[in-house]
Amino acid sequence: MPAVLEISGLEKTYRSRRRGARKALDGFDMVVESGEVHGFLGPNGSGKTTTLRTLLGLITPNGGTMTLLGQRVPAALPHVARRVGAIVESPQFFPNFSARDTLSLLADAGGVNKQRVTEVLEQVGLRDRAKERVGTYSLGMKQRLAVASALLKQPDLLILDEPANGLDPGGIREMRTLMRGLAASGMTVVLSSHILGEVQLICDSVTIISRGRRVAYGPVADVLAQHAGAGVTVKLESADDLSAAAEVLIAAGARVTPEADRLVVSNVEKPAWVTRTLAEKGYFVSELAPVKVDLESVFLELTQTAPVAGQARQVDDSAVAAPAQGGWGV
Ligand SMILES: Nc1ncnc2c1ncn2[C@@H]1O[C@H](COP(=O)(O)OP(=O)(O)OP(=O)(O)O)[C@@H](O)[C@H]1O
Repeated sequence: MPAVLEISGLEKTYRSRRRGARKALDGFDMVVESGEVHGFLGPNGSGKTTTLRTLLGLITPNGGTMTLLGQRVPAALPHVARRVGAIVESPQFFPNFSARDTLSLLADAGGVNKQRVTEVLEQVGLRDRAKERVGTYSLGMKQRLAVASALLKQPDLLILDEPANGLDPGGIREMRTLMRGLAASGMTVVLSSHILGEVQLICDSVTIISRGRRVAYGPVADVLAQHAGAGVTVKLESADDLSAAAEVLIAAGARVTPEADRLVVSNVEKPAWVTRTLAEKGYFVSELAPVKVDLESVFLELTQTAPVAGQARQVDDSAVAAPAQGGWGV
């Protein structure tokens, strides 16, 4: 079966007379298989929205190829659009309309059976508030309405940019149940999110983008497994020595993220190297442990966006990696 979504070598450069050229996508690749919930992750400004907008024909790329549901886009968009539900920008709703009126209007416009309105209101948990004005809705309720609007036509592929934005913990959990339920019914779901713990719980597979390039992809378990053992946490006999020890390790070629009472050290071949390198400079390790790997630590590591004490990271300060081969960027 062909992939539901396939992007190869996508290029996009924004040009403006005032700011010049800015490369948003730099040979980006992405594959989403049928029936998956797929997480699309990347730091601010890494190219997620540009990718999704390009896929939906809202932006013209400078190069690369894209297919949706096995057909080349943008050429085949008129044929596949009916089978793709997407919320890529915060949708604007008429504030004086109720959710039910809003969805009825959209159902009429899209030639969708009115019965679907009741079904999707139930699905996203808005049934009991469906007659109230959208203008009185909370952010999370508007988000649910947006998802309902994308579900109206029972798409095969649902693309959501930050669906959990503005949702409370209960709402996030409900959204998770909804996504899993949709996937179980055969729908493929692609969601971009910054809530990495949530992505780890909800998604079967992920693509991580950094500065317009794919830096990791694959089943979540594989991405985590490939990253296990990539780093160690280091405590010293004297916590006062942490910043000096960090400088020693950085100078020796390690990547170091200081935390309150420890250093997180990566880019080292063996943990013993850390102990030896520090001891040679008179710093003694009191505790050395493998980094507990979760999607957040993988993301921070790969995109190099972990906070550094005393520095305000700028939005374009993320990793530049070569295009990924066999699951990982080099
Ligand atoms: N219309 C535009 N004109 C010029 N540059 C743009 C335009 N839209 C996006 N960019 C730039 O392209 C890069 C990628 O932006 P994009 O919105 O795709 O990132 P993103 O990953 O969706 O970020 P976020 O997580 O903050 O939403 C950024 O540097 C951004 O400033």
